[in-house]
Amino acid sequence: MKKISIIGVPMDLGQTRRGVDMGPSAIRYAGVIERLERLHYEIDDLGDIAIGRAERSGDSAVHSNLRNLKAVAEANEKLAEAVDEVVQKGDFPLVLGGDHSIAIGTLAGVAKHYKNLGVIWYDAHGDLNTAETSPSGNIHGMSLAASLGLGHPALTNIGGYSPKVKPENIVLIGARSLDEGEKRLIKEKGIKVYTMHEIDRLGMTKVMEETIAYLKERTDGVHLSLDLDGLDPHDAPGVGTPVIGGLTYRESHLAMEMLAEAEMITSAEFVEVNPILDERNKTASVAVALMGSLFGEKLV
Ligand SMILES: NC(=[NH2+])NCCC[C@H](N)C(=O)O
Ligand SMILES: [Mn+2]
Ligand SMILES: [Mn+2]
Repeated sequence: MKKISIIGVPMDLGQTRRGVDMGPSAIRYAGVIERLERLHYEIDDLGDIAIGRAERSGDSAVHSNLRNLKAVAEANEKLAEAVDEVVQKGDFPLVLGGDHSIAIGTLAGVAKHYKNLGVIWYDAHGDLNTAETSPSGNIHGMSLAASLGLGHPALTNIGGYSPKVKPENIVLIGARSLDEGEKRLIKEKGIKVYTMHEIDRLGMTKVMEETIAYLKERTDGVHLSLDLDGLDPHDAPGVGTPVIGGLTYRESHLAMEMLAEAEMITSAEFVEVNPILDERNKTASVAVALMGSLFGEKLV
């Protein structure tokens, strides 16, 4: 059985709410290692990536609508190297966030090992903004765009190559808060999206069956990027940008179980867990429970 290498990324510079840098600790405290060991995986906890300091206000990056660009880019370079090494060894990289800007580094480390990496972006948001379209200047809302090669070169060129993923190899699940520029990009690039509307109409079973079939025929590996705000804030309150009307705990477990059954996920990250905004570490615990299902836990 494959070894799972855990990498923590205590990143909070891709957005402005304090506390999401404690996500990796909260997830470890919620028992991620024990949970996966029970499934007979060997776990290698590689610790946390060092994150630099935030820029002082007045910095030019703030005015270019890319908050903390330098520190975010540097941390992602380090993360990309760490993830690259894990994949090279033949182990499974499991990245714990931290805000969603870290997907840039994770994908940079993973994608070079595949011709056609698939990406499942489980999220209330598209994270498809660039500095030009971003309403906030927060890089956690730009990570998927950067991985498509769109945006500032300091972000698109992490790992020394671009793009990391092709638009037709991406599936968005759970979207319900998309900015105008993101909607335009989705149409222009033909990115597959299951918004909450489609999930309500089809049901999660059908959505996952379609997603799995779609990615199976065109990809040679699939990265799961799971933003806890994809879930409804009732089930995952500890996130910085909650959006009501989200995926339930049950739907999310079903999705993870179907991915486990399909044996198609080759790397994963769980991001945006913010213990300061959480209720008794509920969101971190939900993340760990979902990881259990993703790695093959069964009820009976
Ligand atoms: N990873 C996230 N939680 N992203 C939220 C992004 C929110 C908004 N679309 C923005 O670009 O600012
Ligand atoms: Mn989100
Ligand atoms: Mn996100």
